Amino acid sequence: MEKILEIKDLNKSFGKEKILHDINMDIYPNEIVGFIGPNGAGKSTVMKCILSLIFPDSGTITVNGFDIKKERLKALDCMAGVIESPGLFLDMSGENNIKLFAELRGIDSKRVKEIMEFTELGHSLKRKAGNYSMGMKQRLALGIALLSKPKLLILDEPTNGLDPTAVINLRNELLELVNKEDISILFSSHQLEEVEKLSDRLICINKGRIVHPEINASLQDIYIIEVNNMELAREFFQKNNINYNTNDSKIEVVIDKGEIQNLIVSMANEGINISNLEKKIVTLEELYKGIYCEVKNI
Ligand SMILES: Nc1ncnc2c1ncn2[C@@H]1O[C@H](COP(=O)(O)OP(=O)(O)OP(=O)(O)O)[C@@H](O)[C@H]1O
Repeated sequence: MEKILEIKDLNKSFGKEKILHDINMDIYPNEIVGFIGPNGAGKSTVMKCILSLIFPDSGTITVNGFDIKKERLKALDCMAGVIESPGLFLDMSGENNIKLFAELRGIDSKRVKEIMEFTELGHSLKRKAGNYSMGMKQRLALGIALLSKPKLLILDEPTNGLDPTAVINLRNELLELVNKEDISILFSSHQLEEVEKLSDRLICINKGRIVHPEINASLQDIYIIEVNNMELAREFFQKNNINYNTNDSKIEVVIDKGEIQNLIVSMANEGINISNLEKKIVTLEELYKGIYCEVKNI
């Protein structure tokens, strides 16, 4: 399948400290991917490497088929990002910020008008960007990032400092963008509720390494099962390589979505009767705790 972003074996050190260890990740067309991990895990460093703001020590990054080292300008043409605080000219009006970036990137006036409308800043576009609220600056920066119709949008903590209404608006805009502008988005956030609402998929990082959750919430379900014969059930799960955990008389099993009927029938064929069956709702917070186990003690 076509990939919008492909990172292979990316390594990065700052001085003697190794920050990123063999990072591999892919992003596909029209995906919104949430990038999560504790403070200092390496999210911004990965994003800066993708955007060519810093250079990796080894590994490759390909954007829309272009290697960022070998075909740098073509790769840069396909992506845009807002990293940390929006990089705006604060003494200039919002409108002039948009026009300046458009001129630097050779963007036509039709797109400039589209982006001015996209920001929904209205008359405020005439005001100095330095006097904008955090949410207004974010909208302006996002608009500027979109000027060149990127295939890949990189957003580092885009909801940081936004009030709940601005967060909801931004979420709706990003969801709309994916369809309207045929874009893929990689965004980092510590607001798990937001990540849950916005992402199609998650990539998790810890101490500079990509980590994989025990369950892939988009492909698998957890069921809690009570059975008449625990020993037989254990044997059955082991024999069939099914991921399970027992707790008193209950068993937690991780199975692929849509497989529960088959499981019930197979267990019945082995003489194991299920007296109670419950689907466990796994929240992102629970997944996060499972991955970054240090937080369990907080
Ligand atoms: N320019 C730099 N020089 C030295 N160390 C750096 C530099 N930039 C980042 N680091 C270190 O790299 C590690 C990863 O930082 P990074 O900003 O990528 O983490 P993060 O996951 O984005 O964290 P947060 O969620 O707190 O923003 C941290 O230990 C940080 O101190």
